[in-house]
Amino acid sequence: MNLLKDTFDLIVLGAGSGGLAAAKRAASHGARVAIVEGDRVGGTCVIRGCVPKKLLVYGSQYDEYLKDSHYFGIEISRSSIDSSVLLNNVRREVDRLNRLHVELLEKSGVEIISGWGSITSPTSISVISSDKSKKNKEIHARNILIAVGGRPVRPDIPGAALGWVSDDMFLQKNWPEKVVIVGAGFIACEFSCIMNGLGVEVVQLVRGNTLLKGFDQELSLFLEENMRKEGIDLQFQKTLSALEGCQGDLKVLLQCNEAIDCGGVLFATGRKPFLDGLNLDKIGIVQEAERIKVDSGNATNIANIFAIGDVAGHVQLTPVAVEEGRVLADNLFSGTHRKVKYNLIPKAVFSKPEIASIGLSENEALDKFGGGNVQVYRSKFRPMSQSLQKSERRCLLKLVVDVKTDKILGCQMAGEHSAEIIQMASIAISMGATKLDFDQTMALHPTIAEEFVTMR
Ligand SMILES: Cc1cc2nc3c(=O)[nH]c(=O)nc-3n(C[C@H](O)[C@H](O)[C@H](O)COP(=O)(O)OP(=O)(O)OC[C@H]3O[C@@H](n4cnc5c(N)ncnc54)[C@H](O)[C@@H]3O)c2cc1C
Ligand SMILES: NC(=O)c1ccc[n+]([C@@H]2O[C@H](COP(=O)([O-])OP(=O)(O)OC[C@H]3O[C@@H](n4cnc5c(N)ncnc54)[C@H](O)[C@@H]3O)[C@@H](O)[C@H]2O)c1
Repeated sequence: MNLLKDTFDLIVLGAGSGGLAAAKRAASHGARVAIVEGDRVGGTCVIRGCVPKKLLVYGSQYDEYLKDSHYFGIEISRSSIDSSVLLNNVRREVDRLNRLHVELLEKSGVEIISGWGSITSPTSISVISSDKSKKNKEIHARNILIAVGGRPVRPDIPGAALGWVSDDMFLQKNWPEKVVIVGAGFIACEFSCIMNGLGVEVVQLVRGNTLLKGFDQELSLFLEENMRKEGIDLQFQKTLSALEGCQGDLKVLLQCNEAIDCGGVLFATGRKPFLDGLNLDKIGIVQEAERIKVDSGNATNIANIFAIGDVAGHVQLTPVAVEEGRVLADNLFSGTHRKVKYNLIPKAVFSKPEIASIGLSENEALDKFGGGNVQVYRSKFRPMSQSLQKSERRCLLKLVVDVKTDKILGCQMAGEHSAEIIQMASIAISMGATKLDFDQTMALHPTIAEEFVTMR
């Protein structure tokens, strides 16, 4: 065993969204920082999440543009899709970003230690090298930050190992002609639309009655309707009982005694914190519902051990992990007393159509304030980009307003660029904008977003 001793101001476990942000911010304040990563620097978002997913979303939109191009005077004789090219290009971009994040850490003066970390005392970490040598290294710090993220979960059914989880989607050489996607959340809806756009036949199996629980119900129904129009075979109240066969030739068995043949199955059935090997029980770090329990300053029950991001929070989004990391580093090393603001977190699903929201949905506002106290403004129309081809595609915009104060409680949108538009609306809403503020804003014409300032 190679035992090396060193004392850092901060050791970060996990070089994903939260860990990278915390490590770089702490180093910028002059702290001596090490970051321990067992896999590739970049974490879920960069390597197997937001970034490669969004690139696939872009790729999945081209075929539709090409099919519509003759309305705009462009004749293309034939378009064919080879997803292996897209997948290779996406992997190349992920490699570039991985190298970039390593360089950024080095430039910030953060020491990168490759391997899987395990907490051996409140001030020490044992790192088992992830290469073949499996060497062990002991490092020491005044503060430890756990930012190890989560992993996808498969349902507990016979043959579950035959299915993919989202990580596997980015590793495929190509996709089969037909896939079954299980789940109704972010990943299920995004991948159903990606695959559908890339010409794969998609069956999406949902055990409940609705898509995207937690989103505005009208938006989720709008998405459901549009996904069906795009040709996705959405089936509600369908629960899997087993998977049989082999990769490329699978049989999905359902509890209702039906069976579906397909080439691949994606389990988009949620994620859970990755606590394996951290040694939390021995150290006495308290957990709650499989997450690390933290206070409002992201401290665990052990004063100098902190946790951020997916391993601790209930909101699994990159900007939340990043903000938690930066706030923590500022508070530890530059004497601030900042708090993360969780009340207004914008969310988007990069489905087709894209949907995005900030603040309260119509149903949440009605539950909270009661019927007479909430006014909902909505606009549903065919965007100009779809007019020459007379497409059936529509967009839907909603403003949820508090009648007493005129404050905008929520803003929702489905349709092209909705994530970009809601990001900008978030600034106004975070500043406490009223419906009158929106009404008194000069419109920018012709745009989709101008509807938000002209709704009556
Ligand atoms: C398919 C997919 C798409 C997504 N799309 C979006 C999106 O569009 N927008 C958005 O905001 N969010 C998205 N997310 C969620 C987002 O990726 C996560 O919320 C975010 O990455 C969480 O950051 P984190 O720092 O908590 O953990 P992670 O980014 O998961 O990083 C944790 C890191 O810790 C490492 N690690 C684990 N255990 C150890 C150990 N013992 N020692 C050393 N290292 C360890 C892991 O290898 C990993 O690199 C998506 C997620 C998925 C799966
Ligand atoms: N655009 C984005 O911001 C984005 C994209 C992808 C992921 N994410 C983040 O990653 C997290 C994880 O995504 P996700 O889609 O895996 O989780 P999710 O929690 O959004 O959805 C999980 C889905 O699986 C279903 N499910 C769970 N167990 C099941 C079972 N045994 N059988 C059938 N269905 C089952 C649930 O009912 C739910 O519909 C999200 O909560 C989100 O925070 C964000």
